[in-house]
Amino acid sequence: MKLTQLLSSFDPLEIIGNSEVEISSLCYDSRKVSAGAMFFAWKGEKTDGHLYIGEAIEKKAQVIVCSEIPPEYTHRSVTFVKVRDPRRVLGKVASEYYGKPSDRLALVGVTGTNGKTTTSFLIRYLLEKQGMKSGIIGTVFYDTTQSCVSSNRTSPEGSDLQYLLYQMVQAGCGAGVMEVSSHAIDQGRIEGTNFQVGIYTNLSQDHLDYHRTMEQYQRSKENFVSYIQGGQRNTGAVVINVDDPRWGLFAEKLRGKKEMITVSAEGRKEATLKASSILCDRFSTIFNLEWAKKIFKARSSLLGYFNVENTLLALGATLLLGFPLERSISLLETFPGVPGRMERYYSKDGLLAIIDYAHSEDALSKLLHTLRSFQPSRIILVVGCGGDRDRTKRPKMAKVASDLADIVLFTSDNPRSESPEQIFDDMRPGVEVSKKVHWIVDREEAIRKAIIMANSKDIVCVAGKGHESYQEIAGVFYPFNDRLVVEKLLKERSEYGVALD
Ligand SMILES: CC(=O)N[C@H]1[C@@H](OP(=O)(O)OP(=O)(O)OC[C@H]2O[C@@H](n3ccc(=O)[nH]c3=O)[C@H](O)[C@@H]2O)O[C@H](CO)[C@@H](O)[C@@H]1O[C@H](C)C(=O)N[C@@H](C)C(=O)N[C@H](CCC(=O)O)C(=O)O
Ligand SMILES: Nc1ncnc2c1ncn2[C@@H]1O[C@H](COP(=O)(O)OP(=O)(O)OP(=O)(O)O)[C@@H](O)[C@H]1O
Ligand SMILES: N[C@H](CCC[C@H](N)C(=O)O)C(=O)O
Ligand SMILES: [Mg+2]
Repeated sequence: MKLTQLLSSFDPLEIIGNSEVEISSLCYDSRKVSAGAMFFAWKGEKTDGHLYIGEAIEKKAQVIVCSEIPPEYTHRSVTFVKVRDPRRVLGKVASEYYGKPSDRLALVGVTGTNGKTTTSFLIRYLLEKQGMKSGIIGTVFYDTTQSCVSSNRTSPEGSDLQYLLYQMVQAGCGAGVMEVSSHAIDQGRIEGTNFQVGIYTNLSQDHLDYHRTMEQYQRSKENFVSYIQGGQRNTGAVVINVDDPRWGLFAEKLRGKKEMITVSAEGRKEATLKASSILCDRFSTIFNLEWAKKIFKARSSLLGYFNVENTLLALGATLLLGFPLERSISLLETFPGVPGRMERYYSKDGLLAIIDYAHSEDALSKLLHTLRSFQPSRIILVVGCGGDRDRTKRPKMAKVASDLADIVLFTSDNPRSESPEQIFDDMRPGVEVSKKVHWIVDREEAIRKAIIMANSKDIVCVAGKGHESYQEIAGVFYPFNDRLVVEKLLKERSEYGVALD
């Protein structure tokens, strides 16, 4: 495609060189540049893409998009395009490059601190079961229905995102569901994407290493709502969880909006779709659903009160996309669940082990309250805090863990560049001294100890890593999968017996 064709998608500040050149690919990493590429350089957190413009030119990039044109290279037969924010421009250019794929899909974007993956999986299931082929992009994998790869980030960079959407269109999808992380909103990875429906789940503390304050974190969510409403299709339909105390912040932006569904798992009267009489046990969740003055009975395979919230949000999206509520409700019972979220494993003697992805204070608290309602003899929790991430959430997670579980085995969860002991030190202030806690750096050892000490009426809960298949330590990704480890240890428990304490 010619550069001139792409120029319509953004406003360049300056162009040096030929605009009639042919582009053969879009790229934001010099290490991956191939001849004819359009290379986007931006200042990141760790380094500055402008430093790699020379390398991109050596590899025969045809066009360089950047915020500062380096004079030392302008004599070359390369075209320079100066823009204010190259990263935001990447999404817009990529959308044009791939034929505006999001215009050809009913695309649902899900944002919020917790529940994005679960809500997205459920929406996709409900759409597919009602005949709408649908791709999914999020934390677990990017599945275009043509190809499925495990994801390295929840929301891909602009060019990768548009390519995935393009693949969905090529594969004949009518819809797509995408998790929209706060990083992606802030950095403009979603620019050029047309969402038919946007969902807001909730907001609680996370990612302060990146956003610095809750206000800035929250602003990213508000920006998503504004972005959706400014969409080219101008539908900007939204589903909002009104149980979240921060939802009121959006109220002003949403005033008078017709295409909005408000949901409440607490039966709030201001919600248009609400749940009441929730009964949750370790096998299923049943509740009443109220919509348009009618009451429906629902039975869902998703366990936990918080999952009623996710279910309402998913149903809201399917309603906005024109699917009948009763049919969607009838499908809830057969939903196979989400890898690594509230996943149940049983030992031969009946011990229940739950694997879950809770890695924030709110998620951990909701998870443990739900497990308590299953009335186990004790909750034995294995959990850790990620390295190179929000340090201030560590004592808070440790407090929730030690307050709400009976025994806690604190362990490692992707220490990344940090020392596991240092992470433990950040967690310690949150722990009540009287509590039964153990500090075990090796995650498998911690899980083993939990499974060995458990009685069959206890619940062992392994939190934080969910579907992840690695343990990241000092830049190395070691294979590690809670699900495989738990399965193996439950088997060992059956074979070698249980040490009762
Ligand atoms: C904080 C953050 O968003 N980081 C991502 C971001 O990094 P950055 O912009 O700071 O990039 P940088 O490493 O400083 O490099 C700047 C530029 O130089 C380029 N470069 C760099 C080196 C080189 O040799 N050549 C070169 O061209 C890079 O490709 C980049 O374009 O862009 C990089 C390239 O796309 C990503 O690899 C990196 O993700 C890192 C791995 C990451 O951990 N991100 C997490 C925090 C993240 O994005 N998480 C969210 C939220 C998850 C959730 O929902 O909980 C997500 O969407 O996944
Ligand atoms: N609506 C919710 N409110 C609070 N906690 C939730 C909610 N839904 C899920 N959780 C908890 O958060 C964990 C992560 O859920 P999920 O993967 O669906 O969220 P996410 O927003 O995609 O997270 P991430 O941003 O890390 O990808 C779950 O394992 C569960 O413990
Ligand atoms: N998307 C989140 C996932 C955290 C998962 C947890 N296992 C950890 O490594 O802290 C992040 O990158 O912050
Ligand atoms: Mg997710």
